[in-house]
Parts: sequence; C-alpha cells; structure tokens
Amino acid sequence: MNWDDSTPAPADDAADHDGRLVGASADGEDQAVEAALRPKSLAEFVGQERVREQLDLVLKAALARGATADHVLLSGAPGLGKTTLSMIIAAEMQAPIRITSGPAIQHAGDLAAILSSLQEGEVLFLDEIHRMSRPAEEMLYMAMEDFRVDVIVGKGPGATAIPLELPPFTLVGATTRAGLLPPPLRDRFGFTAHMEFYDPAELERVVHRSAQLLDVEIDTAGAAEIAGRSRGTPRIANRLLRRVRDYAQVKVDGVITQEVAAAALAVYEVDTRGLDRLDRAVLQALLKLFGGGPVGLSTLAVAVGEERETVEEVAEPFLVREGLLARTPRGRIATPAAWAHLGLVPPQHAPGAGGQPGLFGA
Ligand SMILES: Nc1ncnc2c1ncn2[C@@H]1O[C@H](COP(=O)(O)OP(=O)(O)OP(=O)(O)O)[C@@H](O)[C@H]1O
Repeated sequence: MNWDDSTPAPADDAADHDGRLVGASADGEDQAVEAALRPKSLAEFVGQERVREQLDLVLKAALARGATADHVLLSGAPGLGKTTLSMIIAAEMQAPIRITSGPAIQHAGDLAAILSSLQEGEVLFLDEIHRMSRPAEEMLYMAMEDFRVDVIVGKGPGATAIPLELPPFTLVGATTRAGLLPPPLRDRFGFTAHMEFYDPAELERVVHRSAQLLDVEIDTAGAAEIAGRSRGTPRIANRLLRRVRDYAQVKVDGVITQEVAAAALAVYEVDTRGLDRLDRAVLQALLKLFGGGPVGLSTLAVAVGEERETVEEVAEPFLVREGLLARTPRGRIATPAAWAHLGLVPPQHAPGAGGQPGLFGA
C-alpha cells in the first residue's frame, strides 16, 4: 500500500467534528489502530450483504477473464468501511493499491503524475472524489474510459497536448455525497455501491471481531451494549470499544460485560442511543425550554450556548436520523420519541401530543 505523499485527506463532513467520541471521522488514534482492525477479505467484512455479494461477482468475473476490475464508486457516510473495502478490492484482485484523495489533487498535473506511475491492474483509491478540481476531474474522464490522458505542455497558443497511454487500472472512488458527482463522472463507474448504516447485530459482530484482535475479553451482552451506542458506524463501535476497554482495565478485571460497558459509556456521556452531551443538550433545550418547538435554529443555538452551525451540522443530522428531531419550515420540533428518550412527558400543545403547535417559530 502506498499513501500519495501529498495526501492531507481532511474530513469534509462538517457533521463530524473530531474530538467527539461519537464523531464518525477518523481522529489520530483511530488512524493509528485502524490498520490493525481492518478486515482483509470480503469474507471477513461484516454486513453490507448486498454490496459484498455484488462486489464478489464483479471481482470474480474480472479475475476469471484475466481482466482488470471495472471502476467502483463507493458512497456512504464516514466510517462505514469505504477505505477498507477499497483495500479488500485490491487484495481480492491480488493487485497493489495507491491511496490518495480529491483535495490532494488540485491540478490536472497532480493526477497525471499519479496515473502515469500506476502499474498494470493497480487499484487507485480516490477518497473524497467529489472534492477534486475541475481540470483533474476532466482528465479523469478520459483516463477511466480510454486509459489515456492528454498532458498539456506549455501555455497559451503554443500549448500542445501530448497523449499518454496508461496501463489498465481500477479506480475506486469514495464519496460521502454521491449527489455532488457530475453525471459524466458517475456514469464512468461500472459498479456503484451505496453503503448503509449498520444494524446493531452487525455492529455487535464488528465489536466481537475487534475485541478478539485487540485481545480484549468481552461477552455477548457487553458487545451488544457498545453496538447499540455506536450510531450505526463501525469506526465509532471500535472507538467506544477502546474506551470501554480502558475502563474495564482500570476499574474491574478487564472483562467487558453489559454492566461494565454501560458504566464506562456513562462516564464518557454516551447514552443508550449513542447521543453525547451536545446532542442531549439540544434535545433538552428543545423540550424543556421550548415545549418541543417549533423553535428557530438560532434561538435553539443560543439556548445551548453553541454556534448555529454546530447545532445544525454536528448535532442535528443524527437527531433527525434517529427520528428525535424534525426540521420544519416553522422551526425545529421534537418528536414523541424525543420526549420518551429523555423520560419527559410532553405538554398538551407539544408537537406529536395532539394539541396546538408551540409558539417558538422564527
Ligand atoms: N464491515 C466492516 N467490518 C468490520 N470492520 C469495519 C467494517 N467497516 C469498517 N470497519 C472498521 O471501521 C474503521 C473505519 O473504516 P474505514 O476507514 O474503511 O471507513 P471509511 O468509510 O473509509 O471512512 P472515511 O469516509 O472517514 O474515510 C476501520 O478500522 C475498519 O476496521
């Protein structure tokens, strides 16, 4: 494996600020341990059944033909296994892999340098492909389709295009926002896979597998407790496992049971649904100060002492996904599930309680 040296690969998803135990982007510690925890084959990769089955066919067929696999586009939220899957594709094809990212490719020349140094059959993993510069993107169209690029030499009227043949390669593009890809780029992928959030049973398997690799003893209920708080995301499950392991080592005999996992995650303020302090502060303000809304975003942000963007981009996406908060034209409203989750009784006028909506629009 080979990281392109200019690869900053910053997380582009504002919804995932580093430093949050339940943030989905990789932090420094994640990067250090993730290599050891990555499944190495499709058979080892947990969940995403359909994607695995389809990819298995694509790769086996290419191997049988002795051909390079079709280009693959992986879309889905951070931490769901796109990088892992790209490495598995290379491993299954017995091909080397080169890893870079859209933001690292600012000029077409950067891309030409990478493409021209690929070996035949190599997998090129391009993370955050939607953040590539336009000239690089246009060069990629031709490279993907014809395994050829035109390198422009010189400037102005004297500029000449020198065609450069490329060895056949497999591009694996990853994006958190498939909708942002221009159709000509999307159309050049032979196989597109959308990765879904994992269900708790799948995350439980991820936790068990990682615990084994980290040499941590955990029982079924302990793994289920961590899985349930991991927001559908293997990266978060692995991170919570590491924090629970610390607690188990310091406070008990090192063995993770349900009680140990629950006590550890209470210390880290990650609740039974995976909400952290910020998420709960937003919900609490919405329920206790504004009777469940509707309340305007700015008002809600002031009430929790956070920036508008923090509430909107960091806390809300997961609350909306969990069905605890809804964004309406009149403002934010809490759902009945939000009242139930915080153990509060909705007043008669609260949204979902059957009465009139509240008065906190704006
Ligand atoms: N299906 C899976 N089975 C087991 N572990 C997984 C699976 N998917 C992801 N993981 C683990 O989760 C961690 C994050 O995965 P990965 O880096 O592949 O996510 P990603 O989608 O590429 O994230 P990003 O978008 O931030 O680059 C890895 O350590 C990997 O071990």
